[in-house]
Amino acid sequence: MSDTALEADGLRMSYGATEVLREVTFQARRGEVLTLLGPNGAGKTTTIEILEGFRTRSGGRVQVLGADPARGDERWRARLGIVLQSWRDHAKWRVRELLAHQGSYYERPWDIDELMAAVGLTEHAGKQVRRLSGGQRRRLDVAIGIVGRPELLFLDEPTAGFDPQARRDFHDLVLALAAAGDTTILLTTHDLAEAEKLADRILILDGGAIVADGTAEELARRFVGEDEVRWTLDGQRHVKSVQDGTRFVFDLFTRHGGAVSGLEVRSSSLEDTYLSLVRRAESEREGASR
Ligand SMILES: Nc1ncnc2c1ncn2[C@@H]1O[C@H](COP(=O)(O)OP(=O)(O)OP(=O)(O)O)[C@@H](O)[C@H]1O
Repeated sequence: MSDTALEADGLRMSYGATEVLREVTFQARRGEVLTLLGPNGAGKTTTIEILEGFRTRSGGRVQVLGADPARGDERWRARLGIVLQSWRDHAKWRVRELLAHQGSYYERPWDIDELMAAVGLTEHAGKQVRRLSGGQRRRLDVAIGIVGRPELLFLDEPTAGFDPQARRDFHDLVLALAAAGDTTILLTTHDLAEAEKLADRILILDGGAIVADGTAEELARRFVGEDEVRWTLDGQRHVKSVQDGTRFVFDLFTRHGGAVSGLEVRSSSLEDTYLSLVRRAESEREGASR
């Protein structure tokens, strides 16, 4: 079995004359958790829908669990977990019935009670889907996505609308799936803390291409790479961006000793990295179109 769960190579997609994806290239190894970040309209959902086989690409090569998704059959599809936006068509079904029914399509479904406990729906087992709150509905979407114990799970903004507890529970669930070994997960989010917490690797999609690919620390080091140091000396507040915060602070104290107060050192966060990358991509586009 190949170690690569999915691969996109020069993936392109246009809607009519509008080119949305122009050069999307990345891979996921089996068991990896990847987070796809990018501004609104960057093409994250489009990318995921192409990988799921729901959308036909305009060009490039794509392999998902060894097959081209444009030609994936039922057996291939059964190995994927897909979290769709919402199961509105099933409004009259009760939670437990719907999950048992969805599970019956698979060879080795989760035990339904265990699954409901894992997504925090046990107390709503007998409720009709239409009576669930938005967040409970979303938990159900996630449960339906994983009921068949997929090898590869696609989650498009899975925690949008979750309360903090549901979000934390969901993170625990993803981390448990990842720790159990061979589920590969690709998720999109606008929550950078979530991306940092869950992802083995972060991909940033912007201007139709992957502009960054690595762990949160790697991205911070590669693209921002500076620490911000703030301190007070002789009643005056100072702020400086430096390559190596520890070294700078050492020198500061060597020179001024106890006269330094109010020291703060901040290494660049994923948010700094993300914003700096997106701004850079934007200014390159502006430069190119001038
Ligand atoms: N069916 C469609 N027909 C035409 N244009 C589309 C279609 N679906 C998406 N688009 C356009 O393609 C671009 C990418 O959309 P997509 O939904 O993939 O972005 P996204 O990164 O998921 O955005 P968001 O973060 O807002 O969910 C957008 O400009 C969108 O307007």
